[in-house]
Amino acid sequence: MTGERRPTRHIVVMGVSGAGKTTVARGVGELTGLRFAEADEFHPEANVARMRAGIPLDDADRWPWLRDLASWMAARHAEGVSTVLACSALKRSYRDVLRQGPPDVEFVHLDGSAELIRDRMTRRTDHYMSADLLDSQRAILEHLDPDESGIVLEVALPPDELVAAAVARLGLVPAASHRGHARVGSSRHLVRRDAEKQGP
Ligand SMILES: Nc1ncnc2c1ncn2[C@@H]1O[C@H](COP(=O)(O)OP(=O)(O)OP(=O)(O)O)[C@@H](O)[C@H]1O
Ligand SMILES: O=C(O)[C@H](O)[C@@H](O)[C@H](O)[C@H](O)CO
Repeated sequence: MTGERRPTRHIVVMGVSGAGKTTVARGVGELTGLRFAEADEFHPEANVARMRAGIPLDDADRWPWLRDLASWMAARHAEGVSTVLACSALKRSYRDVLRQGPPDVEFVHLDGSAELIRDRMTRRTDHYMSADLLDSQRAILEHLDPDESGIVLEVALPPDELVAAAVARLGLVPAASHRGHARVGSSRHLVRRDAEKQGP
């Protein structure tokens, strides 16, 4: 085999529970054609049972889950498929595990007011994560370090603006069917930390 692998992009939309990771990651997938995955769906039953019971996961609960997610991204990379994953990725050490998957992982941190996020979680009725777990997630959250590839977006923005901002700031390419329709979020809401990447 002499052929080179196609370059791929691997985006992780991170943040505390209720920050809007699923909403934004799914939207980025729809706009760009990147393969979307929901990290919640990779949890073993025991983890889901803990969260349903209102018990925060600990590191030991999360390591195998994070390794599975890294493997999923690595497998897609091997197929030449770019991905967008909704995953809390709350600590630097968790993100380090995700970075062990494909060659590059870029993060979109949805960050903002605890009150706003709590309010959204309280209104959400179709999810096992209760708003009570938000404090435990905020307590361990570690923001992106300067050497980590990624951007921070403000959760108060509407979903379509967050999706458009993520796509624009990461330099992703909207799928052909969406070109000309993507709205680009205002740069005053954005912190760009890694400008050199190009989408496949
Ligand atoms: N930018 C937004 N503006 C208004 N409502 C939003 C926004 N983003 C998400 N929501 C709503 O807030 C709730 C939480 O969003 P979502 O499920 O995407 O968050 P999450 O980070 O994936 O949560 P979890 O980690 O618990 O799965 C949902 O009801 C969703 O419809
Ligand atoms: O790190 C964690 O504690 C878990 O990932 C949770 O955050 C959930 O998976 C998710 O955010 C809830 O939907």
